[in-house]
Amino acid sequence: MAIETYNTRPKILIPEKVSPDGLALLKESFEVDERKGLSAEQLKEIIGQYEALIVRSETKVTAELLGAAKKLKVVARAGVGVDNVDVKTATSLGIIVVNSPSGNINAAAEHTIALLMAVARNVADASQSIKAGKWERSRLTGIEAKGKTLAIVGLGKVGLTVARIANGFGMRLIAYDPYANENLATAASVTLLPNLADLLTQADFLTLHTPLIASTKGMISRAELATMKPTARILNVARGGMIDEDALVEALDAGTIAGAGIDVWTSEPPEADSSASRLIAHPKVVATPHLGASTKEAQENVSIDVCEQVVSILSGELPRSAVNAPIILPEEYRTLQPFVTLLEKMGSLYTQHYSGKVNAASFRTTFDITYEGALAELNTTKPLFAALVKGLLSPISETLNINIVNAELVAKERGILINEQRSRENVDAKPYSSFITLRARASRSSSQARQGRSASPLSSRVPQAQPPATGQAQLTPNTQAPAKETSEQVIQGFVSGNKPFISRLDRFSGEFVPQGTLLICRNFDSVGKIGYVGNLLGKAGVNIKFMNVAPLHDADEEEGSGSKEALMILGVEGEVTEAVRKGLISEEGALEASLVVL
Ligand SMILES: NC(=O)C1=CN([C@@H]2O[C@H](COP(=O)(O)OP(=O)(O)OC[C@H]3O[C@@H](n4cnc5c(N)ncnc54)[C@H](O)[C@@H]3O)[C@@H](O)[C@H]2O)C=CC1
Ligand SMILES: O=C(O)C(=O)COP(=O)(O)O
Repeated sequence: MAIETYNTRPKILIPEKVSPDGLALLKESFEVDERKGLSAEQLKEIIGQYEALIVRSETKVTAELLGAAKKLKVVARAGVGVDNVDVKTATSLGIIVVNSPSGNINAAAEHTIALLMAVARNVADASQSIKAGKWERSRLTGIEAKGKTLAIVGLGKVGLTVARIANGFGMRLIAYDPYANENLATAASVTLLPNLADLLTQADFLTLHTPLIASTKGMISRAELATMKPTARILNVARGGMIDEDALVEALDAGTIAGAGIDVWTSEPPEADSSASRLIAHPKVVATPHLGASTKEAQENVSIDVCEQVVSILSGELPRSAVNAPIILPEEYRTLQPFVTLLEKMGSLYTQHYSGKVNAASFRTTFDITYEGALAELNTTKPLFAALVKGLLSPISETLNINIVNAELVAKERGILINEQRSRENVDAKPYSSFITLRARASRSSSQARQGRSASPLSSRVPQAQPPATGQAQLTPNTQAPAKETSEQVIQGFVSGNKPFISRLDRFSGEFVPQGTLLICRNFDSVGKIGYVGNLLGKAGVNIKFMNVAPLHDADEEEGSGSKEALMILGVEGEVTEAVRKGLISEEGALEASLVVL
């Protein structure tokens, strides 16, 4: 009999040539599919199976592709430029985009220098000429780099590396980069100029090292070329699209620009009869097919860099160089992790426990999170914020992929307002060093207050959301909190030994671990209640794994009313049907009973 096997390891798609050094890190825990030569259509058809996608510059990671990538958690760019990735769409879908910001700097800089020298000394032309059996020494006379002015646009990592090498050639270095670090420029003997126009008129060699963004697209066009010396040579190892290719062909033909060394093109590979192909064919141009990062060393670097980040992300940790997420030091993340779990549980507990109790259709819920103790000293609370949003929404939606990348956006879309505050008071008085308190305030709109409707605690913008598979019922109307224009729920928790605990739920204080299936019963603190609940659950075949009793937080509350209330928190195993839950609510049993799965 044939046995069908299912591979449950997360799948990673690599549609381009990525160095095996990094891939080796993936193969232990993940299924790695290297599939080159896929069309955009084929890619879209299969992307739904993958949790990670690793690309270089050839794969166009479009909104359409991302829309079909239902499981995708990360797009890893094995290189620097992410202009082939629709980062905005990835962000809105909660997909992390990572790159390797420094793995190929040296390769790109050395390739720029290779083109500079090739253009200066007619290397490509001379090579073709001699291979054709010619001996053209005077036609191929070049110029020297020494003493010439190298004008750099974009003095970032690659631009600075080019400057340092060119400094060794004895070139004069000038740069235009409105955001450059002046100290680094001075240390590399580069003079920063305040505008592009001044730079262009002085350039013997012009080299571009900016990203392709709105401000750099077409930045060297007809007007700019016209201001340059006719002896000037232009280099581009950054991105096609920054130079107007038609304008450059015209300037080379007219002799108003002497030559060019180009590695990157407006469309790659260039189409026949395109402006890029005319430039490639031009005798004054040294052309390479986007080879800036193509060295063995750079490819090893970028591959290892992004594969390590893919492992981190698929293991639930944070990457070190995400393009669309805040960067958090790994040590800091380790400190935060148990609190991330705690806040997620608090959010989920809120949504499930108060489901049906708090109105939402036109309630606007504001959550105040207070971090006390060591947590108040944190540099960033972004992962905690994201954990709360995730916890609040996960019980009502299975498809929302919430993480630090999109949490703020999702919260905003859902009308969830979250205020974070830090409190350094009372730390010594508390037995644990860090506490988190969540206060939820829901204010009823005046029209609803009149109608007295009730719905889910989350925003009015989730009308179709399914209620959680849990329930909450009241014994009689007069056991409920009196109807108020505003109401507040409080959940407090802490972490001990890396384990999250809830220490307060509304008016009740008592410690319990927010894990598994919990039955939370509010009852009068009197004889027989526990027995009643235990007996009923036993009859229904529900096993009680643990039980905690949480008395009133404020001992003075309800004094004089005769009977105080308490919460019973039961960790249960076995199915608690709606009938069983409702059965717990009786005069001998509980006033309320809710079932939450954490
Ligand atoms: N051909 C290839 O294979 C490779 C190409 N690259 C490309 O090289 C470019 C530079 O890479 P890095 O130096 O690593 O980036 P980087 O981010 O370190 O440097 C870019 C610099 O451009 C400057 N800049 C931004 N807008 C500007 C503007 N409007 N005018 C002037 N300067 C501006 C920034 O201030 C920054 O200093 C990127 O586009 C990257 O994709 C990088 C590696 C290999
Ligand atoms: O890193 C970059 O920005 C590059 O342009 C390198 O592209 P590649 O990975 O060689 O397709």
